[in-house]
Parts: sequence; structure tokens; C-alpha cells
Amino acid sequence: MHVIYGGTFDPIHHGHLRLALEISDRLGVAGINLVPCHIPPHRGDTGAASEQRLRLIELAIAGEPRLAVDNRELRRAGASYTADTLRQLRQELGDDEPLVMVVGTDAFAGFDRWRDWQQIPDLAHVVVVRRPGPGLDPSGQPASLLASRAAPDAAALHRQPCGLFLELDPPLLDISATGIRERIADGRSPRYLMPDSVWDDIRRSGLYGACPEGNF
Ligand SMILES: Nc1ncnc2c1ncn2[C@@H]1O[C@H](COP(=O)(O)OP(=O)(O)OP(=O)(O)O)[C@@H](O)[C@H]1O
Ligand SMILES: O=C(O)c1ccc[n+]([C@@H]2O[C@H](COP(=O)([O-])O)[C@@H](O)[C@H]2O)c1
Repeated sequence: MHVIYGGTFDPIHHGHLRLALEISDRLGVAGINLVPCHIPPHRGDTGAASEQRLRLIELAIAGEPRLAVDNRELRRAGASYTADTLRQLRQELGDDEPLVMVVGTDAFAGFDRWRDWQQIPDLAHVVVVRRPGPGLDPSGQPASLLASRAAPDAAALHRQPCGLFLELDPPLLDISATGIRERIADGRSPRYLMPDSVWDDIRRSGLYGACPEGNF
């Protein structure tokens, strides 16, 4: 089984990293592939450039054998559409290997506005991680897909290559990249919300307006 976890990761934080390990445990897989987007199709400019966000991910996962980074979206020009990424992976993996994409409810709420979203179940399974917040509109397409194509359990994802939706509710850390960027811009320390190696690099390179000489 091949599992991808996509995001803007602007910057990566402990919420993302813990989630990846929780999912790896629950799906019973050896590893999770983090896929940073190059140009997010759905939001404005990122705070850090693609290569900088990639470098922070590499620092964050160094020494953790269950986490890898897949930089394929950075190597593709233009907006990073998940369906394109899944099509590429499906070609590489062949027709039979289970392929899974992981997404939080906040991002999944807009699933029916994603490019070629109706093709995604023919390419991969979707694991939706329940996050605090308004949740899904019960009358919307994402909620109805989650119900009509629900996997009975995680083991079912191993038995077919694609087409199932599984909602998981692992323990989550209440951390967001937005909150981290705001703290840094305000001159407050985001330490302990992300690995020290990531924070040290942000400080050294002055990302997000961090002041290397600041008092954090
Ligand atoms: N603390 C967290 N715990 C679990 N999942 C998270 C957490 N933060 C983000 N995610 C999920 O990780 C994926 C990538 O998220 P993203 O890179 O947008 O991070 P973010 O912290 O939500 O960023 P931002 O605040 O900039 O929107 C999404 O599917 C999102 O739902
Ligand atoms: O393919 C799309 O049209 C599309 C639209 C919105 C979001 N996504 C993907 O959803 C993932 C989570 O997005 P985000 O905003 O939480 O970083 C990330 O991998 C995005 O590329 C994909």
C-alpha cells in the first residue's frame, strides 16, 4: 500500500508529523509520503517558497524512517492538482497496488471543487481525518461520498486498489501553520510547535519575518 499525505506545509509542524505517524499505525503501513504542493490551487501566495517548505520538511523528518517526502509536485510546473499526482502515482504503481490519500476534514470539505475530483475514487482511496471545526455539510457531495463509499475498516483498504473512503478520528494536536506564521510575525516564539531543527532554520533564514536577532 502506498500512502500520500499532501499539504501546503507552510511550515510543517508537529500536528502534521503526529498525524502522519498515527495514520501509519492505523493503516498498518511501513511509511507515509508527505507531498508538499508547489502552487496550491486553492489559496493565495504561500509565506515560504516551495524549495524552502521542502527543506523544512526534510529537516523535520530526518531520522524518522516511517516518514518520507515526495517532491513530485515541486517538479511539475503550474498549480498542484491532486488528481494529476494520483494519476502519475497510479502509472508508477500499476493497477493493483492500493493507493491512499490522506486529508483533513477542513480540506476535504471543498473536495467537490477540486480539479477532476470525480476521477479520484478511481485512482485512490481517501482517508479523511476528523478535525475540530464546523465539519462537513451533511447535504454536500463530500459527506455523501464518505457515506456511500465508506470502508468498513482500515483492513478493507488493503484488499482493493482504490474507491473507498475511510473516516479516522486519531488524537490530534491543536496546531496550525497559520497560527505559527502569526506568532512569528508578532515576534512571539513558536518553539515546541514544530521540531527545533525547523524553527532554527526559519530563524536563520528569516522566513515568515523571523528576526534572527530577535528575543525568541
Ligand atoms: N494539527 C493538525 N492535525 C492534523 N491534521 C492537520 C493539522 N494541521 C493540518 N492538518 C491537515 O494537514 C493537511 C495539510 O494542511 P496544511 O498544510 O494546510 O496545514 P495547516 O496547519 O492547516 O495550514 P494553514 O493554517 O496554513 O491552513 C490538511 O489535510 C490538514 O487538514
Ligand atoms: O486538486 C485540487 O484541485 C486541490 C484543491 C484543494 C486542495 N488540494 C490538496 O489538498 C491538500 C491539503 O490542502 P491544504 O490547503 O490543507 O494544504 C493539498 O495536497 C492540496 O494540494 C487539491
